[in-house]
Amino acid sequence: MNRLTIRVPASTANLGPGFDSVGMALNRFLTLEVYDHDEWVFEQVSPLLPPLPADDDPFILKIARQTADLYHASLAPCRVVVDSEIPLARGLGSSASAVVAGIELANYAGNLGLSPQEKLDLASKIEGHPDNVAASLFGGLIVSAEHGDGRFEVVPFFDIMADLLLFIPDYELKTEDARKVLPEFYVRKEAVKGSAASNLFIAALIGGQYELAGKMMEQDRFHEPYRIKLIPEFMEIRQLAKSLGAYGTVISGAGPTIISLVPFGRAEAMAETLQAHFPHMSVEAAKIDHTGLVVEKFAAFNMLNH
Ligand SMILES: Nc1ncnc2c1ncn2[C@@H]1O[C@H](COP(=O)(O)OP(=O)(O)OP(=O)(O)O)[C@@H](O)[C@H]1O
Ligand SMILES: N[C@@H](CCO)C(=O)O
Repeated sequence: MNRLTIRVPASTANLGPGFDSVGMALNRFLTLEVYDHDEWVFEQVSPLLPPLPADDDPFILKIARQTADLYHASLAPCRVVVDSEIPLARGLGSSASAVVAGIELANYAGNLGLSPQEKLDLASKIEGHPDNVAASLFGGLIVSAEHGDGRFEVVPFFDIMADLLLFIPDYELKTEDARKVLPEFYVRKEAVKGSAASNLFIAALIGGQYELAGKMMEQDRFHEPYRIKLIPEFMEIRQLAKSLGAYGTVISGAGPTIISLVPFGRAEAMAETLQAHFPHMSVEAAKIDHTGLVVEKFAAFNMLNH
């Protein structure tokens, strides 16, 4: 019996002004153990996962079938055991990780031989934007854009010497709802400020100028000014984190998690101090994941040959 492990990291998107374009992979994981089987069976071992639907395919299998259909392939049935460290609808890329996992499941069960570019294009199309899926696929800090013809380009960076702090509220905020509060159009002056902040943020981050990167992170014009009202703790957390040495604090993805970029090696101590101030949230140290999607294949072990 073959066995496959698919491990997909969580991600934070936007990082302030990089709306729908900048992402970063985090060291929290969605993991699928896949076994060849005579019918489709899904089992879940994490309380963070949504309940399996009683009379419908699980979300990950739907994505796998959708992917196989695009290639006119059929899927060999598998038993899939799903584990997750990624809380749902918190701005930590849970849906993107599930989409990436579903595409990879199709790649295996349908023997599709997908290239990284194909996985990126498929996943970005399903998610509606490339920021989270690019981070989940390739790891690191990643900047992405669409060409206009359904193809996406990405550039990853792997040498950011900073850590992260997550403030995870006990309530959910669906991306769909958090996008409804955004304007359809932006005033040119504001859009220019927003893209200048984004450009300088990325340049400072890859140049190791973390203080400047932190300042620019907090200059978003595209989503944060409109979403702050959905996350009442936001301004207090930003101020308190800054007073303890955080470079910058922003909404993670569509929220409600708040994320701080902090000096390398300082996140654990800061999390401990800040947890006491925000008992209704989980304040956690996190690291950038540098690996992205990992697929490990274990060949059948034949006792007779050993
Ligand atoms: N492993 C999973 N299995 C099934 N469904 C999932 C899984 N992960 C996410 N989902 C679905 O995705 C929804 C959350 O997606 P949503 O885009 O609202 O938030 P998010 O991806 O966690 O955050 P963000 O996009 O802001 O980073 C869940 O409520 C659930 O319906
Ligand atoms: N860029 C997306 C990330 C969440 O999916 C947003 O902010 O809505």
